[in-house]
Amino acid sequence: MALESTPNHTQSVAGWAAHDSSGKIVPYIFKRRENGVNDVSIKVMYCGICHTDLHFAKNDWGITMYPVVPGHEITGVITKVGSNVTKFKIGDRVGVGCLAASCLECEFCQNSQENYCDQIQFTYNGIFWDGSVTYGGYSDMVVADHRYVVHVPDNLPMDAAAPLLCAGVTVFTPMKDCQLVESPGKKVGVVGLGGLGHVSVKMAKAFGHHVTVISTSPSKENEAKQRLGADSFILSTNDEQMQRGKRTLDVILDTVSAQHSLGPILELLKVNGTLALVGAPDKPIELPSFPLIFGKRSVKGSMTGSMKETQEMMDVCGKHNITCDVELIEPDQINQAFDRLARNDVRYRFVIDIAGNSKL
Ligand SMILES: NC(=O)c1ccc[n+]([C@@H]2O[C@H](COP(=O)([O-])OP(=O)(O)OC[C@H]3O[C@@H](n4cnc5c(N)ncnc54)[C@H](O)[C@@H]3O)[C@@H](O)[C@H]2O)c1
Ligand SMILES: [Zn+2]
Ligand SMILES: [Zn+2]
Repeated sequence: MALESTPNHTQSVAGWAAHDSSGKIVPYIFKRRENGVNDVSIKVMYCGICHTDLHFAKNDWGITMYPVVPGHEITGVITKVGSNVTKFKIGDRVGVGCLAASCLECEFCQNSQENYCDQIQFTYNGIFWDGSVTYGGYSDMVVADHRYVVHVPDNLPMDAAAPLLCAGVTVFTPMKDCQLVESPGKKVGVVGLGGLGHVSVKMAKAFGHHVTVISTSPSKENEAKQRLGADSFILSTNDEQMQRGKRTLDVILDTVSAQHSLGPILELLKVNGTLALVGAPDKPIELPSFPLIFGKRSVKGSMTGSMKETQEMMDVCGKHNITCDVELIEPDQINQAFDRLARNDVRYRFVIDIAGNSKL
């Protein structure tokens, strides 16, 4: 169903969209639904640029519906609440992540695992309950069902908290699954030191683990240790370092956005260790059998987090003062930011200053 068939979409909103697989972002005026009984309206303050936005803008996964307004790392302030909404009031500092709607009835929806509902719809490039295409946070305001909105703790700055809404929760949930949130003292590896990777390091350190960054860039060693607090660094292109690192890690979080082989990385896990794959390369990754079999190792995927986990993650970040290292940009710099993200030139997350607060 197209937007034209949804008559209550009468609000004109200014945003930024890609119209084809060049991925070029241009200003775009579009319509959003009026605030419904279950909705909140949010004035967007900041929106992080996730690598997924780039995958969608360029149609890397072949599923983009153009025009696409990306953005699922949104922080802002509530401006309207529907009559069924009790959890939020006007003026609240809130966040919206990847999820916009789910069936509410399946076993996953009923058990606060709605991110695994097979009818899950995302904040952009999804189809909302009313049949309309969803548009993300590269826009002045969003209308969101209150069940897919979280509170931002008061002590977290809205710009540096924005990437927690996707990058943060995406690495928090596999950490929780691997019992890293409540029991300290494990050896944790992080592959790929970008947006997801840098917040993995910060969280794993805050939760009391020994953290090893595994990267192809020698220049990231100092940053990983001095800026982010990592304990150890393995240059994955150095055979001797990879050899020395064999069977040392309990859990590895793989956040790499491009095709790569898991074989050498799996060798770094202890027997029975787990590699949690969160990076989403468009081409299949290489998974050789021997490092799996000889070490009784597991590889598991993880897709963002439920809303309950997202709120829990925000609260944990509030408690430990975990925020992201961000580079603030203006909306007219999104294309340069995309180019730099594609070249892995970001420390560690671009965040768009949608409301122009940095200029005040
Ligand atoms: N599972 C989920 O729910 C989920 C959620 C968010 C993002 N993602 C995906 O996670 C990936 C990472 O996202 P991000 O926003 O952190 O991206 P990013 O660009 O900030 O970070 C990616 C990192 O991978 C590294 N890298 C790139 N190519 C590499 C290679 N060939 N070998 C080793 N390292 C390489 C880069 O240097 C960078 O440090 C993307 O594919 C994104 O779509 C998945
Ligand atoms: Zn994301
Ligand atoms: Zn469901």
